[in-house]
Amino acid sequence: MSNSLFVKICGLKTERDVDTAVEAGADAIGFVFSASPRRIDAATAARLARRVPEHVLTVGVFRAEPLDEVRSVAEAADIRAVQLHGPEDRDYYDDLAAGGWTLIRAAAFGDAVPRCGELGEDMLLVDAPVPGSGVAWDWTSKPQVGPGEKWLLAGGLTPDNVRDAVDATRPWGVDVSSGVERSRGVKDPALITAFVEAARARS
Ligand SMILES: O=C(O)c1ccccc1NCC(=O)[C@H](O)[C@H](O)COP(=O)(O)O
Repeated sequence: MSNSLFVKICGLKTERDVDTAVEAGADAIGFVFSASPRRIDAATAARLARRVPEHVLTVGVFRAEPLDEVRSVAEAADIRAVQLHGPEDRDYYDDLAAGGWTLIRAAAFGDAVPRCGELGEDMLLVDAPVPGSGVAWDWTSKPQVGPGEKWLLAGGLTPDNVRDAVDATRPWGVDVSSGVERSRGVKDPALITAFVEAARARS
């Protein structure tokens, strides 16, 4: 991982898009295993993950799946991190932490954004209410995330708005899916590259 802003590109489904994200300098890539136009199966993710160098984090994205299912998909896909969008509790997080996965907790922006680490998570993703929708929340209202916390800004980011969003909120990292797609579920390599560059551009 680089020392600059952490950048995660989510919802990758093809070798071309994985290679593009890695070459562009992404720190993490996400594979979606829940209902979504971006959903892939564990075998496909395992094949894609084999292309990813050690310094890039492979993340499995889940929404309110049973713990056994998450564990077995994450093992089969050979991914290193798990991102959770459901109402999972501390025991659920503890179980996955014991399995060695890096944990990303997703929370919708709102009045009660949790503190990073409350459930043992390594990173907090502050997202729009509907994940993967491409809809932005009001970044100018700044979420109540403590300084120095490992939190990722997500929700409606694009190559055109990511720099302003970072300047407004000063997150530890950013995450994008819809904003690097040419149509829903279909990534655009040029947008992936443009997003990583824009996210890290000096303001
Ligand atoms: O991407 C999805 O379809 C999805 C489905 C179910 C749970 C999570 C999902 N995505 C999670 C992500 O990490 C997205 O990158 C994040 O929500 C930002 O999405 P977008 O607003 O489209 O950039």
